[in-house]
Amino acid sequence: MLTVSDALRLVLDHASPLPPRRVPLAEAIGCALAETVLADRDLPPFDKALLDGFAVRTADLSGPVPVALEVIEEITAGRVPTRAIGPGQCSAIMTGAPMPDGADAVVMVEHSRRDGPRVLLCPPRPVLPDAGRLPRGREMRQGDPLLGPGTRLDAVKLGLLASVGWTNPLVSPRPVVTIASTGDELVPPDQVPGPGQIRNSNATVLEGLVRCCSGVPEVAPIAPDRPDPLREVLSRGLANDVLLITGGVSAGTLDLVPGTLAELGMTPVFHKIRLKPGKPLLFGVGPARPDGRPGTLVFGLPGNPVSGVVGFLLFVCPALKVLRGLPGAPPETITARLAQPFSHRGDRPSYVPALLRDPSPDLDGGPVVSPINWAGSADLRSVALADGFASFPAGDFDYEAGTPVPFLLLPRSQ
Ligand SMILES: Nc1nc2c(c(=O)[nH]1)N[C@H]1C(S)=C(S)[C@@H](COP(=O)(O)OP(=O)(O)OC[C@H]3O[C@@H](n4cnc5c(N)ncnc54)[C@H](O)[C@@H]3O)O[C@H]1N2
Ligand code: MOO
Repeated sequence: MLTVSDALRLVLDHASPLPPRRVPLAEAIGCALAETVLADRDLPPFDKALLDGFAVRTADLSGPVPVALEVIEEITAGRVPTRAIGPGQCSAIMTGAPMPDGADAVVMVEHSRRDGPRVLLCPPRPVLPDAGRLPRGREMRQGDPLLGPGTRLDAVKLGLLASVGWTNPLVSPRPVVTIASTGDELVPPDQVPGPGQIRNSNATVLEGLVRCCSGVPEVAPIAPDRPDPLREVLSRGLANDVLLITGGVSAGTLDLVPGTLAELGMTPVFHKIRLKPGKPLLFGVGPARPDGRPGTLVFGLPGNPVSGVVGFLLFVCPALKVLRGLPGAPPETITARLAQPFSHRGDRPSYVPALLRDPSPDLDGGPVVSPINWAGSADLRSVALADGFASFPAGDFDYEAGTPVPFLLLPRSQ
């Protein structure tokens, strides 16, 4: 059976960045830039006052304080100075306003006293040229490259784009992800399950995880275990960038998903991984789409809720990154030390829900991990309490407290 790393390599081999598109700034958060953004002007666009106070010639302030100067105008932000400062003169000036010609510093208003048309300046220290003033182009020069392709746009970077009028950046768009839950036993979360039924929790978990990975989720109606309605739901999902299906991928008589996908033209890449939970995971690529976009990446996640979470973190999230124009890499793990002895038994590498605790001085000061005594692949309750998954290799091993183990963090919304 395929290893996790081989399976991930196959997934990444079949994923490529979505064709870039221009989007309004407000929609670009979390997207990767697909172009170089250039400064459209110098910033600041003029020598700018950094303080509310008086624009002065420092040559006038070389003697003892207070110094009396004539105030020749008031320059507020958004106005343009009309008069140059000569010897013995100054202008009242506000933060963000352009410096008048002749002035080379600003004395803050707190160090002044008005005296009719004059002002008495009493700075506590000598005022040096450039004090309280930012020269034109200090932040950027027109034509400077500011951000390059592959840069992930966050709130601050979007603000930078706004400041240079780059209002429709070319980005790798967010992948649109269909979430299709299958199973006769499922009812929507707001319904009371009848005999033999359970609520559909997978769609909600996956919808949240897709959003955490900057995808756009589209939740399909629950597909019963019958060929026609299942085919209908899956075929619609093959129009989007990614199709996530939960349930119906193992060996049961009603596990119709792999066959139905094959009928719809999906090329299977792998089915089953040496992994617990998540063994029956299916991955394939849908037929090329009519508009020339590459085939949909199809993930048949096992129906057990925790298997779906693990499969998503290990394979779907890295694939979404590639589609979004970011580097494809295994999910990040940190190393944490076991807080207590732990025994792992099994022939598959396992991801066990666990709590992460603050660094412990007893264990070299690094983070500490406590596996949860969980009930297996359907136990969403334990995972809801966990910070992530501690990973253990296949085999029967007894680990001592303090053993370092890789820890896969669950994404948290901030
Ligand atoms: N003979 C074998 N049986 C099973 C194997 C196997 O290799 N051979 N693999 C087991 C493993 S491991 C897993 S994981 C499950 C996965 O099965 P399926 O992907 O076919 O999923 P289902 O059978 O449809 O459901 C499994 C389980 O999960 C519940 N479920 C399904 N969908 C949802 C949902 N949307 N929300 C909440 N819970 C859901 C479902 O009711 C089942 O209890 O197969 C093992 N069997
Ligand atoms: O691999 Mo299954 O996902 O153990 O429950």
